[in-house]
Amino acid sequence: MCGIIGIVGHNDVAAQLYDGLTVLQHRGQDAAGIATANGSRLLVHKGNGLVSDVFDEDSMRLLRGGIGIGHCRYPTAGSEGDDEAQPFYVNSPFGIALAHNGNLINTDALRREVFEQDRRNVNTESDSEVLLNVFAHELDAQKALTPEAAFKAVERVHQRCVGGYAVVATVLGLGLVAFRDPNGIRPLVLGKRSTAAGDEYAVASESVAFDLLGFERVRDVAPGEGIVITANGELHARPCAQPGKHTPCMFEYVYFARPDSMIDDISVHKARMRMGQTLGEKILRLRPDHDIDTVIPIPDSSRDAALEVANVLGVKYREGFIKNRYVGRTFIMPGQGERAKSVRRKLNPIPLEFRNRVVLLVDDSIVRGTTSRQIVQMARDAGARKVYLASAAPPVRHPNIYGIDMPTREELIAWNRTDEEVQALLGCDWLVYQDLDALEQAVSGPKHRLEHFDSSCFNGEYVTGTEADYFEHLKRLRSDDAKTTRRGG
Ligand SMILES: O=P(O)(O)OC[C@H]1O[C@H](OP(=O)(O)OP(=O)(O)O)[C@H](O)[C@@H]1O
Ligand SMILES: NC(=O)CC[C@H](N)C(=O)O
Ligand SMILES: [Mg+2]
Repeated sequence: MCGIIGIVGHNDVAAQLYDGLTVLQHRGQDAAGIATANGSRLLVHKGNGLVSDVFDEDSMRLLRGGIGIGHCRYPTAGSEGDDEAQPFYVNSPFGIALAHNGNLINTDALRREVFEQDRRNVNTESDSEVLLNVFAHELDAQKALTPEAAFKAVERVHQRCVGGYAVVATVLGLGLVAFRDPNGIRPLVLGKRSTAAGDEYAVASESVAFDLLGFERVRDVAPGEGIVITANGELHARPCAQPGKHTPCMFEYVYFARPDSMIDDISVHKARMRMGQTLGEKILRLRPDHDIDTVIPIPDSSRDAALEVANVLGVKYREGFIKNRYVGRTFIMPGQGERAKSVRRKLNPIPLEFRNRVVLLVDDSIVRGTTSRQIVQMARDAGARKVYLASAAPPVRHPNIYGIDMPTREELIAWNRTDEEVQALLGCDWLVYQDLDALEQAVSGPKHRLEHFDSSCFNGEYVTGTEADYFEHLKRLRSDDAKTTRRGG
């Protein structure tokens, strides 16, 4: 899951893009980049690492211009090489830089089309570079360089590209273009700021980026919608696809997004609290006479849910694991070796919260089981009498193909296993998962804001459909073994 941001301002925007990316860092820790438009020049700086590693004073000084985009990357396609860091750039037509959050599932066919029909070269294995070339070709096919021409090009992108995508691009001579896939799988939100010089606009993966920069959240970009903000600050917007089923990614609410973000008009924080409430109610239904002494969250992303579980159960909530703030998120690290090592480096128990107690550990989700396996053992080593584990999401049994790098079933601990078998593998005394209905209701909330979700990693239903051999193909390209081989390991 990557983070994207675009700003059209009256002064240089690079420093604000940098700040915005630092608040979107949780969406991608592998690479970062910024592109700005300055007169007739597109300036790009990008590389591997955290936002703070990639940019220094010199690189920031070069990024002049009042229109710009930024990206932080968590790879789901191609390699982890710095040539696949984003934004990508093409010099024809006009000069376009583009940043993409998501994953295309027809990349191979598109790559062939782009070469054979559009006669364009894609120089990396990245699906995002393919997407940029499709957009560039379709913009080139228009007669003029106007917002309407950009919308027509976006319409064609929607017709040709299949998958999850939220995109920001700068087009020299036009301004900023942004669009979201017809099912709205990936999030994208529009913000506005009034200044003495006039209105300024921004688009970003999550509204939290606006809080920091003083933009007001105007609304979510609608599924299939195109947005153009011209260099002089005019906003144009129109639907660019037939209305489809709106299915935002459930995993954003479960794990990815920051709790202080609003996605599709739903507070992530509140959604997670409701997840905790329904999970707590399920635990009470299954074990009305439970013997739980303490609820302990697995920081960070389970905290909101765990607190509500404790409230519903009427037991103490204790921060029993302390997180090393200098270790990043483990789930989005590229290799299993690194992920496994990081859990212990990241989390350390406070023994007095475990000794002789029956503890209920709460995590937001159990994906590969990397985290849960280790924390259950850590809780036992710290002296817990019994260790129960609750997941605020249902078992993850299917690959994600729209922008989260869980491409192979075999790497998922719950695939082809019953809950009892997973419990045995994790080594806990009881394992309880949230039900999918309850999760969807919890996110949708009392106002039933959303009817459908992309819950494919839980139920195996893919809104775009998939080619027959797609999952085998994905496994060959992106399993942990394939990645290790590619890195020469
Ligand atoms: O079953 P797994 O494959 O381990 O994946 C799921 C875990 O990874 C995440 O934590 P992460 O450290 O990535 O992020 P966080 O610090 O935001 O909770 C998530 O909260 C789970 O704890
Ligand atoms: N997680 C994402 O959004 C990834 C974007 C793109 N597919 C890449 O691999 O760079
Ligand atoms: Mg976690």
